[in-house]
Amino acid sequence: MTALTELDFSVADILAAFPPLGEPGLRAYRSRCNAIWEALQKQGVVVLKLGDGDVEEGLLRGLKACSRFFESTDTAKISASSCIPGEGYARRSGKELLAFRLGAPQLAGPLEGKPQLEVACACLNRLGRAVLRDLCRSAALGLHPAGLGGLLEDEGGPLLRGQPSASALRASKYEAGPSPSALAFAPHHDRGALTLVASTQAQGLQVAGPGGAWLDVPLGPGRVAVLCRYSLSYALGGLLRPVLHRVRPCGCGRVSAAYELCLRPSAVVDPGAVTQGAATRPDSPGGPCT
Ligand SMILES: O=C(O)CCC(=O)C(=O)O
Ligand SMILES: [Fe+2]
Repeated sequence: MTALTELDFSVADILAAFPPLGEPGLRAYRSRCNAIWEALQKQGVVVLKLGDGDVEEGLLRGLKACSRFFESTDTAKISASSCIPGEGYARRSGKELLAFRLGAPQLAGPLEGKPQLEVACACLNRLGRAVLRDLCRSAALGLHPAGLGGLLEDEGGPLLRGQPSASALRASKYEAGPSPSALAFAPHHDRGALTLVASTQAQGLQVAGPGGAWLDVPLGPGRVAVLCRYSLSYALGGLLRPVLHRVRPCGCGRVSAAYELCLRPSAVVDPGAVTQGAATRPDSPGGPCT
């Protein structure tokens, strides 16, 4: 049985620490950057074990706010629907959804738990940016972190300027019961750059392993799964691939929060320029010798 890579992870840029890191700290950081690259390249997913108490707490509160929202009355939920398709509250076959975007115009009614959802967005956004930064610093890519980070929107834009964020938090509550609708759990790839998934339930999310077998992604408190999506794959000229994933029915009314970290809509993505160094180094995974 293939084991998925699980890594201790904290969002701070330790290269910016003062006093500077010594050699052992640098070695550990290099190997973390390389491990993220390898996991995303081989498995399309890496599981982060959070080292930041504030991020863990923010996520837990966000997940609780999602659960409370799904347990609220139909009237409250319907008032959180939106006239824009894919936004706000919606029911789908076998699941309920709540899409939340920082800076987006108000939904039809007030959304209870909005402050907690904003914090969860901020936590997952920070995590996603930190993963892209470390990915750039992996030996395989050797890119300036702005190579990928510069394709994202200004982190402060949505709240400062009241612009809807390109990235969105999608909370899901899957139907419990003996024969839930298969459609709710169907295999799919995601668009955007990265998906960051948190759930208080350990089981449920699965990715297609290299041989096609479904592998369980261990979640639960203090863990976030990071999945590669289409636009990251495109920006890296296919050096990474989006991962096929699905949710396994667990009969427990699972609640998850998936944050879609997206490139800013006006980003000019030039895969050749982004990957030039990596693709032409003889020892690199996309290089001429492989
Ligand atoms: O609920 C999950 O664990 C994953 C959700 C997902 O794949 C998605 O929202 O794209
Ligand atoms: Fe997904």
